[in-house]
Amino acid sequence: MQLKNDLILRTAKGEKTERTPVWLMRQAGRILPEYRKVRESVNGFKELVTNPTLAAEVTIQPVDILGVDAAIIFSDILVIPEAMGLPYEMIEAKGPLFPKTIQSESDIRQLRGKDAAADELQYVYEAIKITKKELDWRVPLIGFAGAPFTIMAYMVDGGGSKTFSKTKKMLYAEPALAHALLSKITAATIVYLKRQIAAGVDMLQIFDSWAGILAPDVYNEFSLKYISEICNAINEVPVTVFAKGAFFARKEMASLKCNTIGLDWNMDIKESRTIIGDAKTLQGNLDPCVLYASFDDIKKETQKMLNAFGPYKHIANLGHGVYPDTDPEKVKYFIETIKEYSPKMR
Ligand SMILES: Cc1c2[nH]c(c1CCC(=O)O)Cc1[nH]c(c(CCC(=O)O)c1C)Cc1[nH]c(c(CCC(=O)O)c1C)Cc1[nH]c(c(C)c1CCC(=O)O)C2
Repeated sequence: MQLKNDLILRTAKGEKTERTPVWLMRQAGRILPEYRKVRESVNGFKELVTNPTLAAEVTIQPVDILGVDAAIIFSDILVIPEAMGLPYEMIEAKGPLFPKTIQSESDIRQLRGKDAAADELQYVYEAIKITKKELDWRVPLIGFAGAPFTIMAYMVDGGGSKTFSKTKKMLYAEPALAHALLSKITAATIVYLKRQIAAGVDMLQIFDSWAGILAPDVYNEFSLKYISEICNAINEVPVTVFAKGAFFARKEMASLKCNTIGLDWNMDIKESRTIIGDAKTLQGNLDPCVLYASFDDIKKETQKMLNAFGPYKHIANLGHGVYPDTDPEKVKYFIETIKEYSPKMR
């Protein structure tokens, strides 16, 4: 069987396509009333994540309702630390919390190794299989993981933070400990992503959500090095690297063995193309807050973005996840604008 709509895969591989493909980071969940209905039928976020049938259902909702060109598997980057032995809680209206954190070498030693950790995530592979079946070759399915540094930040600080000062302290005060933890996360992530591929995902995205808190040389040593290891290990499907706030690392990111680099809205599009060069596909980068504007302004800003990227080697998206209180009609208008306008740019 062949995918009916493989625009995003062809674009990731650098091929010239008939229009620009589009999807939204955090499209599964958050904005749709249809998601909230399923969410309210279970006892909390984690129950939804670990229920393959329901996870598949909310994965497919944005394809049916919004008309995006790809699905992204409903899961979370935090399933990896949990599989390694640090369970998380998702506190309503607050976010993730890790009751147990990593502070010492013995904490790291006690974490599960790569294969045992990946074995814990059968519910993700099962959700991928069900999703693939139910998508019935309509659009590709994106798998994902957090970048090792972003995962480390949650494992050491124990939850969201403005500064992640415990994590940064470890980088500066105990670099060997930080590298030991990052190596262990990286090894587990590679096995996890390979199993996602075996279960059926068509492409992968690495989310480095906290890249922006590091100085450039520190970023290279503690984050990019491990992202690079992941990229080098994955040959089966196209890979996207999205490092939020890492404008300073765009030049180095151009040397990653990945197909696509995600831009956030702080990164000037033309400048990014100049820095990164022509080899990579770029993804992004409308400010999610533009979707609070009027329909007319959404159209104007979306067309401006498309013009700046140009017709090829661009996967349209927001510059970070869609905000929870965004009107789904505005999201649909963003998507329709791309579908209507981008063919005319060819
Ligand atoms: C940092 C990060 C996390 N999770 C993720 C990241 C990286 C992307 C980014 O930077 O936004 C990635 C993620 N989380 C979720 C997905 C599903 C697929 C998608 O729609 O993109 C993906 C790709 C579901 C989720 N993950 C979470 C929800 C909301 C939970 C709910 O329904 O109550 C969803 C749908 C919870 C979550 N998970 C996380 C936080 C901080 C929170 C709480 C706040 C929030 O909503 O973002 C950690």
